[in-house]
Amino acid sequence: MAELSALRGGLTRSVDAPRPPDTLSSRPRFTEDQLAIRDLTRRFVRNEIVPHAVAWDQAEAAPAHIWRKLGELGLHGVCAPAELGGSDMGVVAWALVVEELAYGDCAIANQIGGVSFPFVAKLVQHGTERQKQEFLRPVVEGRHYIALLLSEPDVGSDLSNLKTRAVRKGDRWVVDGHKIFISGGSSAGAAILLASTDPSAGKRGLTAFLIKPHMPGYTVLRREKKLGHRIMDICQIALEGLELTDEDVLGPVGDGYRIILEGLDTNRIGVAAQAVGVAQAGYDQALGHARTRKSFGKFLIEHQAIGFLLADMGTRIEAARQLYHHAARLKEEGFSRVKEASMAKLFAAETAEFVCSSALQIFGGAGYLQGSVVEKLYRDQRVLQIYEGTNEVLKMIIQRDLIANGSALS
Ligand SMILES: CC(C)(COP(=O)(O)OP(=O)(O)OC[C@H]1O[C@@H](n2cnc3c(N)ncnc32)[C@H](O)[C@@H]1OP(=O)(O)O)[C@@H](O)C(=O)NCCC(=O)NCCSC(=O)CCS(=O)O
Repeated sequence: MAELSALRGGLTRSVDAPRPPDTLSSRPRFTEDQLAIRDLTRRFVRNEIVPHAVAWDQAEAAPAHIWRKLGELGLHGVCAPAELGGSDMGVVAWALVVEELAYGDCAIANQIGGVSFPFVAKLVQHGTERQKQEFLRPVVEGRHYIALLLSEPDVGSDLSNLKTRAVRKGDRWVVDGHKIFISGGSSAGAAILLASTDPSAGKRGLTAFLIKPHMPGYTVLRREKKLGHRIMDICQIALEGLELTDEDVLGPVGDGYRIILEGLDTNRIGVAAQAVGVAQAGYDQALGHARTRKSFGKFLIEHQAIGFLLADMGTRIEAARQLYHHAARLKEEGFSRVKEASMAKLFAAETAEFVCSSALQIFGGAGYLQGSVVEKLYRDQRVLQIYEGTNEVLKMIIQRDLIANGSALS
């Protein structure tokens, strides 16, 4: 009885509580620190990235000071511990930062947030003291970022079948292989490489290494031309006689596949946040246009076809945002919920495509022209359904979880 009246008291309080002045999604259960870093990132992005993003895309480069300023704001070290210069704010804060960055430019969000942050966490978890000082500190301080050398010409989704070999020669590991689709392949200051150290052991014969791009044996074969993310160097890399030592091994020999999959799991939450950021940018563009552009004597938004489309766009963005918030919270609370991260990325990436395509439709011909914001957003979002796990891989992971655990609620 006492419990029931306590519950009633709780219910009454929550019903009587003042309505939040902002939109639903801006007032969920965040700490003051999480909101502060989100708002700091938002101000920076709206002032210093949004006004220039289309021009940088056309020039296929962002100015160096942007990367430096992101470092000065501490955005590289959100997940890193204080003793290494980070702010140790956790996965939720990191994901909020990624969404804000993607609102300005998805490639920046992917480079700063998508690739580096979770691997900072990997380094914290598995790195030796030397590795943390040598590889982690410069990332946290914004002096460089990390590339991931995973995919190969014959192996993308089926990662465990990779062909790159690290062969033991005396006290060295000698690496030979070919890696493709490497974001930051020519500009990153450090990289995590996955290679086979024991082909007979399959998945359990894969090892993660920390390497420095531009060391002898690391050659950038070419910078790819691509649909979106044009400011980023996405490269093909040849590894020929690259020499590493035991000190460069990340985690135990033979444990690389698990370490990488665990990292990708976290990265997928980041990609979901990227998708929500891009979708929000497309939505804001479309809404602004629909409220100011007239056709047939009234504003576009007053036409039911457009108003309903915007309603659908906003609803899906909100749902995608809640999914990634949920996945990030589970991760932060120590539940490695692969299914929730996969669902968040799958749904959010499909939402980004729907929203950006709809935004372009609302702009009509003007949205199809090079130099329009929605044209860039439409191109940038497409890869979200491919990198860090294709939609098909994510469905496979979700299906496996459903087979193993049924429809257990998280
Ligand atoms: C398709 C896959 C999901 C297939 O995975 P597997 O069937 O080969 O893996 P398992 O046998 O299930 O697992 C192996 C091993 O790892 C452990 N594991 C698996 N997942 C996790 C996790 N999330 N956290 C912790 N541990 C995990 C699992 O328990 C097993 O351990 P034991 O053997 O039991 O000890 C997988 O291959 C996959 O996800 N493929 C997609 C790869 C991908 O996303 N590639 C993209 C590359 S990166 C990129 O695109 C960006 C590039 S950038 O921008 O430069």
